[in-house]
Amino acid sequence: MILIVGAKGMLGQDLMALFGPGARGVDLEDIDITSLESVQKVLFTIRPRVVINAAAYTDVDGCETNQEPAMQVNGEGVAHLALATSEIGAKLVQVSTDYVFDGGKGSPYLEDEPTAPLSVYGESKLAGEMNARFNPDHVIVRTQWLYGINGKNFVETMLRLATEKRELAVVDDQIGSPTWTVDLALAIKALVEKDCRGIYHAANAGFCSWNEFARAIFAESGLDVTVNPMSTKDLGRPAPRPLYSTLDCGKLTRDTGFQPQPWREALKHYLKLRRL
Ligand SMILES: NC(=O)C1=CN([C@@H]2O[C@H](COP(=O)(O)OP(=O)(O)OC[C@H]3O[C@@H](n4cnc5c(N)ncnc54)[C@H](OP(=O)(O)O)[C@@H]3O)[C@@H](O)[C@H]2O)C=CC1
Ligand SMILES: Cc1cn([C@H]2C[C@H](O)[C@@H](COP(=O)(O)OP(=O)(O)O[C@H]3O[C@@H](C)C(=O)[C@@H](O)[C@H]3O)O2)c(=O)[nH]c1=O
Repeated sequence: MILIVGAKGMLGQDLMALFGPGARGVDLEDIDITSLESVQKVLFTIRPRVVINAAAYTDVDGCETNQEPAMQVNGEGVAHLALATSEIGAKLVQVSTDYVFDGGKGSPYLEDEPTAPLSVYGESKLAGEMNARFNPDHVIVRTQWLYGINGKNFVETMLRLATEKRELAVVDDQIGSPTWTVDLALAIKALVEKDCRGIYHAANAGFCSWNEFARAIFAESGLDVTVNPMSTKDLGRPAPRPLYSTLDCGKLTRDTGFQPQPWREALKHYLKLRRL
């Protein structure tokens, strides 16, 4: 049995759909990962062979003002899952983020390169990575710029804004790889099936800026919206973001044979599915 924690989240729901009857899902109403007692109670009862943690505090700007809850969920919560999974001999799959890097390298990051988070969210997720190691049988899957049918995300924000405005300003100095949660779920399944351990990067192939991504969303949707360039500095959001946080996913493909599709193909597929 595979247990998906955070099963009602954006990624969690796609993981549930992909794993099907082989998986059980729990979310906040069943488990609070900030409590070791709650985690042990659920894991000792279900006794899964693999736990995939898709639960997190994902409001990047909110983390800046809510440091304690962010650290409790993204950091300590993972320690509880790592301890409880090691106690029952289960594997822990921990989902992490490109925001553990500072984005200053200028070329795609490899798994073993030094981390240097800029934001509280990034720091809390890095603490989660460290804590996952309490269970030697762990996989850390770093991903980025997620969108999926069941959550708040950039694609849905852009499509909503397009119903209100004909012109938008979107940052053009942050570069990354927009990633469809379905492709990430497939990567995670491949890692579980091959019983991989350690850190892996998993994102759709290729890269762009948020500004280019917004243009692609409107072009592929046949919407006539002008997307003006803007700098991250001028946008002035509370949390600093890495400027170049593309992830090198070669290790994922070498070890599992799984190659995520190019980001624009994934976007087209997603937009087609959400129209159905
Ligand atoms: N979204 C993105 O762009 C990216 C996300 N990631 C990572 O991917 C993973 C999945 O992200 P995403 O699907 O966007 O997350 P969501 O925010 O959509 O879902 C997270 C889920 O976790 C639940 N949750 C929150 N706190 C707890 C808790 N204490 N105990 C149990 N469950 C809890 C939430 O419940 P509730 O909604 O009720 O609070 C929610 O259902 C996370 O690890 C995230 O850090 C990595 C890179 C990019
Ligand atoms: C809505 C909007 C956003 N933006 C910018 C702000 C931000 O830099 C970028 C994307 O906005 P978001 O709020 O979706 O971005 P953000 O919350 O930073 O997304 C991150 O989430 C966490 C959970 C991760 O782990 C990261 O990989 C990344 O996906 O676009 C504009 O420039 N104009 C706009 O109108």
